[in-house]
Amino acid sequence: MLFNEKEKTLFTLTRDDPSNPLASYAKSGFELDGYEWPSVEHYYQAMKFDDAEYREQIRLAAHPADAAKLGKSRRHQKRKDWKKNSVTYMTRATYIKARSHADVAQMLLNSGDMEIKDLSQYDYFWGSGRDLRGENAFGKMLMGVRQKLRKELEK
Ligand SMILES: Nc1nc(O)c(N)c(N[C@@H]2O[C@H](COP(=O)(O)O)[C@@H](O)[C@H]2O)n1
Repeated sequence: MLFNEKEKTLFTLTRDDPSNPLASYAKSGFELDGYEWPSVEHYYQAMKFDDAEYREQIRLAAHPADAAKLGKSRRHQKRKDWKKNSVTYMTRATYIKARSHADVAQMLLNSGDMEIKDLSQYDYFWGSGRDLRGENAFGKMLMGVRQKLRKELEK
């Protein structure tokens, strides 16, 4: 059946689902750049700013959603090179999280060659948007990290 075939080739999630270990909102802490980060989202949002004090405020946010809110502040200037580097920071944090949590790495590896799609309806960059025509940058990033983990296992 076509429906079943599709199920086997597509792995879906939303970036802001704290219950999914692969989401950036998952509370799986890791150490990076000399600090402990409670989630990928905390790290990603903090890296938007040069202001060390504000970064620290974001790092200490109680929930990934609070970190995301602080990251959207218009009262603090974002780094000028942010858009150019945002995917790199999301990738770096996700990779380190996977290397720090065997269950997260395993979950990603268990997705095999499935296409990974972030189904966030209101995000046409990280997600797929309402019409599924979004860039799915989060899903693509996860597939890239999966590839890297797989290569490391082959060594
Ligand atoms: N087009 C585009 N390029 C990037 O590199 C981005 N990071 C985004 N982000 C979009 O804007 C929303 C808030 O920005 P952050 O991702 O938190 O920097 C985000 O939800 C994306 O829709 N867009």
